[in-house]
Amino acid sequence: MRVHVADHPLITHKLSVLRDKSTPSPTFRNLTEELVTLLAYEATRSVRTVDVTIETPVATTTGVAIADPRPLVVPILRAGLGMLDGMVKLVPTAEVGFLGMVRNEETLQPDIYAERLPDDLSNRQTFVLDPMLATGGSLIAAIEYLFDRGAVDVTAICLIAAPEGLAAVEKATQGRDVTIVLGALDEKLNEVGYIVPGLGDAGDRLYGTV
Ligand SMILES: O=P(O)(O)OC[C@H]1O[C@H](OP(=O)(O)OP(=O)(O)O)[C@H](O)[C@@H]1O
Ligand SMILES: O=c1cc[nH]c(=O)[nH]1
Ligand SMILES: [Mg+2]
Repeated sequence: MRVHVADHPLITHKLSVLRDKSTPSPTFRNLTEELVTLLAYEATRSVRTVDVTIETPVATTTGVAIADPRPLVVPILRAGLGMLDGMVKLVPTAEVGFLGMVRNEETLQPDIYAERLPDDLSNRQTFVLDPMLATGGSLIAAIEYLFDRGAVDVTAICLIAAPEGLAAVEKATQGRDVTIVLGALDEKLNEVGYIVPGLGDAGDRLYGTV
């Protein structure tokens, strides 16, 4: 598993505002979108391309286009939906599929409650969007689901991860082509499975449900 933790003052600044409990939902949503766009730059580094011939006003030259089959972007509902616009701004030709997952806050086990993905993901590069990687249970379930459908690789973009969750994803995905791109790797999980210092419940903060 490859892990890339962003190291850029703009990303750290935007994350700091996001973490602040006084930041209201509209600002939280805008910052989430901006952060995804910045992280997507790194996450799409290995996106497959094909050479194309183009005519500039001056000469004929060779450029690149995103190859077929198009990449698949999968936001994990609900919180991952807040990352979708930022991602598709950068990769407008990507196809979008959805996975609805919720973590049982007592057992911390993930449950898949909705799915709308292409049946066959053979040969697809997939990008999973979820702001929080806490115990890792949700991301592991999402990654297994995508590989079971035939995906060739999975890149997850998360704003914040806990070291415990990152280690769990690494253990569960041995031998798979998995890349995790993070805005920050935090200190730990607390006794109720929240990331410390984290930002609280991303879904609640995005959608104002607290
Ligand atoms: O790593 P884990 O321990 O599995 O926790 C992370 C999951 O928890 C959050 O979703 P949540 O279950 O709160 O659903 P929501 O997006 O609807 O708020 C988050 O968006 C991840 O999907
Ligand atoms: O800290 C956490 C852990 C799980 N889900 C969140 O939204 N935040
Ligand atoms: Mg939540």
